Amino acid sequence: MLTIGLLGCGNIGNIIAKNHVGVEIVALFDQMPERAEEMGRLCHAKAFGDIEEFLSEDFDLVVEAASVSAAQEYALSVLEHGKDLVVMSVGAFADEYFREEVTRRAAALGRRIHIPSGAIFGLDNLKIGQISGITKLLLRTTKNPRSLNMECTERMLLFSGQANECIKHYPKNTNVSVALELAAGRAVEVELWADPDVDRNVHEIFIEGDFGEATITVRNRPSPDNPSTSYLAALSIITLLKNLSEPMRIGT
Ligand SMILES: NC(=O)C1=CN([C@@H]2O[C@H](COP(=O)(O)OP(=O)(O)OC[C@H]3O[C@@H](n4cnc5c(N)ncnc54)[C@H](O)[C@@H]3O)[C@@H](O)[C@H]2O)C=CC1
Ligand SMILES: O=C([O-])CC(=O)C(=O)O
Repeated sequence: MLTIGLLGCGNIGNIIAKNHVGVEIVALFDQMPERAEEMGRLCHAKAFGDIEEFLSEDFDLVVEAASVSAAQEYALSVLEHGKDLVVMSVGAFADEYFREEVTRRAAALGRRIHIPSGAIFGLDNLKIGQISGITKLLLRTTKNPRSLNMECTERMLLFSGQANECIKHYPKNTNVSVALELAAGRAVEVELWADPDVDRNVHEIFIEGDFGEATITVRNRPSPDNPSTSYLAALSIITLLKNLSEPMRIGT
């Protein structure tokens, strides 16, 4: 069975720990050591307070569910320790230089980096953008102000512009925009709205290209323990892990 080390023992980490399928969690690391220790008791895995010791433990891949800055800080080190990497905080790869450096290193070391679909649907066929023209790609994200850690009394546009700029300001809320960008191989326009009248994390995706047009609306339930993060994101990573060792791959 595939063995994993969990980097980040917060909301998604806990959902993975309670619901994982087809993988064994053997090691845990969090910048808040008590979180790793508590999860260690839950899933009988070893908690580490030191990243070097965590990465030196014997397991197959690191599942990052921590933060954009954690992914940036540890991605290369994970690969150097001979482990594959699953990155939830895909916003880390908005920086093209960093993305190329990590990709080059992974190729040289024969390692793989997996990016789950996260809190959206449609990432699979959006990859056709790598071989066929996409003329429009817009993500409109709307969340309750609570999910954005702010307060407002009416619908309000917080950001309009490119994904790689948006993620710098909202690293806990717009990773999906960077996932879209990586899949399509082109820039993504983003609108981020706060709306006190919505109780879902809503992602509307508008796509036009040689294939025709598509509109995708995902109305996500926020995770009970972290309303910024949609529950779908945790389901997505658990499913990715389950599928890693299955012989048949489904979806583009
Ligand atoms: N790709 C996607 O579609 C989505 C990505 N995300 C991202 O997934 C990540 C995890 O989300 P949640 O579990 O809901 O967040 P969370 O805040 O509930 O948990 C994150 C955990 O990671 C730990 N952590 C943060 N930075 C760290 C560091 N530098 N070193 C070690 N530990 C660190 C925190 O102490 C916390 O325990 C976030 O970056 C979030 O933005 C969330 C939703 C969708
Ligand atoms: O969970 C969501 O709805 C999206 C999210 O936070 C992100 O992309 O960072």
